[in-house]
Amino acid sequence: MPLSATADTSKTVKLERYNSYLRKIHSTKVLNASSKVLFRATLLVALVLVLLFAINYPPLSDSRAAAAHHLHRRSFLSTGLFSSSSSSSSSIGGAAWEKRVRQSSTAKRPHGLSVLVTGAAGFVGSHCSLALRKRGDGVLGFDNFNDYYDPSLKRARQELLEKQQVFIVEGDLNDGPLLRKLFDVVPFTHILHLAAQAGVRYAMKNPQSYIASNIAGFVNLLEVAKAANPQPAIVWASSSSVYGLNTENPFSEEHRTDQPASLYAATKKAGEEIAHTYNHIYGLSLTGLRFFTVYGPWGRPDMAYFFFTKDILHGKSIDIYRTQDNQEVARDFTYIDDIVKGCVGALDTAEKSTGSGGKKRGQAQLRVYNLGNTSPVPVGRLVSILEGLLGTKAKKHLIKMPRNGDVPYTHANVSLAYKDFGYKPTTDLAAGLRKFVKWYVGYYGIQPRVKKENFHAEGSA
Ligand SMILES: O=C(O)[C@H]1O[C@H](OP(=O)(O)OP(=O)(O)OC[C@H]2O[C@@H](n3ccc(=O)[nH]c3=O)[C@H](O)[C@@H]2O)[C@H](O)[C@@H](O)[C@@H]1O
Repeated sequence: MPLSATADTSKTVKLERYNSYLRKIHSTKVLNASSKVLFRATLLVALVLVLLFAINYPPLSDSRAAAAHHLHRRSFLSTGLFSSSSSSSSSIGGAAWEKRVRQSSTAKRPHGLSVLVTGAAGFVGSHCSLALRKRGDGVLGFDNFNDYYDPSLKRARQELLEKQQVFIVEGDLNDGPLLRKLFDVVPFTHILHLAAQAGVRYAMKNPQSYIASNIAGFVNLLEVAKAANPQPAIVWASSSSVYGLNTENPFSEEHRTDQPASLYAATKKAGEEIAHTYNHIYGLSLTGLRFFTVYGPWGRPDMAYFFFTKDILHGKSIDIYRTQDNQEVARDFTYIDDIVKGCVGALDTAEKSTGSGGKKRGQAQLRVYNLGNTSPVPVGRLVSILEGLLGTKAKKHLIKMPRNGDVPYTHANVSLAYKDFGYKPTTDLAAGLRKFVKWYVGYYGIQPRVKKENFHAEGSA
């Protein structure tokens, strides 16, 4: 814009402001007398209203006031900054909220399950919720939308679920009253407990978050479940990391799990022991699933395959770990759809809990299963596959694996899961990564030197 035009505009604006100031003074004088009368009348009406309100609404007792505050705080959270269209219309505890909770949890097929999915806005949680909903089960999500990784990805998953009428209640596992409220409203048949503080290496940065979610949060959930009537059957996410320094291969459920290499692994192992206790004392049916490095579309940005993709596309160098004796590090990478089938299989074969209202009435089922792919792949090979799919060479930086909780190698024996619920992984790493990359470039709107035909060979993700 030319300079003279700016000067002219600012002069006009100043003149306008001055005129409006004069008009204001004039009108104030005229209105002064009448506004006094208006003010007195308003005061009188306000006094009458306060009196009427005091007669109809006596003061709240302390506990009611606290409850109201609690609900208000929560409803504020759920209608706050990140509110989605759905949460804003039904604050926690209100009639509209209860209706949504009930609708979401009600099965649409005869004898369908009613499942509370914790961590429903997470990677595995969102996929499982959609799969359960698709076959007509009732699904209520639960998630605290924390910012361990970009919460906008969790919000995008939430939108996906809402399109399928799956409602996610925003709350924390450690919020006992909120969880109890959910069980007051819905007689859940199952809990699929996937909410957790994930990530092996982050445990050195923020150890307390692992205790808060994976131990305190899990115990809180079990406390609520054991007291519920009926008690739900619980299927929950343990981890391949519980094998820690185990050297027997492939990892089988009978192998040692008392040598965790990270605090993360230790909290998952603790979860397995805690599960034993609640099964033993209260008759809760509990199934732990040891997931092996799950990957795929809508995955977790903190995992190597995800941030390698990002860094390769941005031309940033990536660290590829090697063991202390300079061997390749390998993982039994498992594709998300296989994991979903495993979770659903575990839910379908979970027996009912035997207790009710906090009392055990008989022996209940207690199970642990490996859910892996049964074919470990070196991290270097993972990177080559990504390079091929992205049409870009990675800047590889080979380094010794830092002593940060990582283990050199994982390999699942899944024969137990196969025997009990037909678990059979069918997606190899190349096929799974193709689906991941296709999703990634679409989701982030990237136009790199990606060979489009790379993605169409195997159908859509
Ligand atoms: O299976 C499991 O139990 C665990 O799988 C993953 O943990 P991890 O296998 O360590 O997965 P990534 O963090 O994605 O690492 C994959 C591989 O890449 C390697 N890596 C990681 C980061 C890096 O910069 N460079 C690198 O070579 C790791 O050593 C590992 O072998 C998840 O992050 C855990 O939450 C989960 O419980």
